[in-house]
Amino acid sequence: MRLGGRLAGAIEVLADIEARRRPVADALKDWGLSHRFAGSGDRSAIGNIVYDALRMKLSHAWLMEDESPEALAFAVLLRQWGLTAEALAGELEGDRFAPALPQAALAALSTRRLEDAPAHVQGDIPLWIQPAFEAAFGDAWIREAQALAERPSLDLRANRLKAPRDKVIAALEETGAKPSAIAHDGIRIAPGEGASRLPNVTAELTFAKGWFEVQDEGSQIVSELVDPRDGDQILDYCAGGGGKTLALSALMRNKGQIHAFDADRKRLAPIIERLKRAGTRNVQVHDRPQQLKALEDGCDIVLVDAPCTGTGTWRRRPDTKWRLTERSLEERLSQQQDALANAARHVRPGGTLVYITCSVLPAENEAQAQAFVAAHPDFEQKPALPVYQRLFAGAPEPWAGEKGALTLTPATTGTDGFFFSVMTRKAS
Ligand SMILES: C[S@@+](CC[C@H](N)C(=O)[O-])C[C@H]1O[C@@H](n2cnc3c(N)ncnc32)[C@H](O)[C@@H]1O
Repeated sequence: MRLGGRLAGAIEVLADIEARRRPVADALKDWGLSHRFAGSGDRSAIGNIVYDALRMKLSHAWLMEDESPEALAFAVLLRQWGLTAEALAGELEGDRFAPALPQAALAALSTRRLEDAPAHVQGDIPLWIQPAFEAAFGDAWIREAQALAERPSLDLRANRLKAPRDKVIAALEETGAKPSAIAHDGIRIAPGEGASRLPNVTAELTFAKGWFEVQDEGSQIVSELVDPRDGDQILDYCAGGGGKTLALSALMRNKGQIHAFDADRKRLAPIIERLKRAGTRNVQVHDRPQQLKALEDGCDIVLVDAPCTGTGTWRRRPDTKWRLTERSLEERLSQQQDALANAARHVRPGGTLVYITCSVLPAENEAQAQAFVAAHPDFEQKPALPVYQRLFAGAPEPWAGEKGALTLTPATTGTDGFFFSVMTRKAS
């Protein structure tokens, strides 16, 4: 397929996402099924155009004065892939599958300037969420929002139970894998440009052997910030598929005990296979709240990696940025309060409650932590920055709030957005 056919494919997928408000991964999969002649390079190029378009949908539409899928797809090539209008016209000439050049939109793009656009358009975020970004990041909010519209790297975590980071990097040499900047076991594969494809690392034999996991560096950093000691008893109360459970198990070198629980059994199920592959021996998995009874008032650390809007992961899931509603935010807020209140019962006196989200919205972050300590006077917030500075001396620093909670972002730590806060239970 030449560029024209790929562009046409991306336009079809973008139209499908718009018309049926469906997740991007589903729309791309369906397109692939109904276009079996397209090779894997074509599919990934089309995927890149679609994801890039969704990341910067508002600013593309504003600059092109056109929000059609055609305008968005062309804007990707011109604004994100570095093609000039002339080079693009040359590439498409004589390609019978190429869509027509949107002449009016191209003319608009050549005269309009992003600095003249409304602020939320410059930041490529929904207007209703702008006040939350301003509250979170002050004058830096547009830069923070723009960084959430960039392509993310592919991050891996070397599993120190099986292989040290150097050994994993050597095994993945062809992928261009490098040590990541902050997390101690982190490995980074740069995002690549244009139509370039990220390697399918989960097809590697070394992955099957458990040498590494795919995990954003931000998720690795917050796992390290939990700062477990070898013999600790930890409850991972929202364990999901086990990303943080696995990281903690490796940090604890298979010592102590981690109890992994999730209210949703389906989400928890993949953890069994992952634990086996990773060689963990210090994790017990629970899928019924009754199974946690014996842990009440008994855990050194309880982790609440709470359900959230996922605004910190917009680079990877840009379609969710446009689907997020005030109502779904409200739902998440109430789930977070429930999870925190239920989880807290398992913290021993003198123990620690850790609250994490992959969101950057203050309502889900600082406000929840503060509301929790206000309602639970036996808990108090503890600054997390000193731990960060001890663990990652000299590394780029995240945002640190008044009460000492941390917010990692693509613009500060080069990771997904994550919120991390620690509350200690007073010793009785
Ligand atoms: C952000 S995800 C967890 C991701 C996981 N910790 C990881 O690192 O891969 C949040 C999880 O919280 C679970 N959850 C939501 N409400 C809960 C509750 N009240 N109690 C326990 N788990 C809950 C959801 O099922 C979901 O799997």
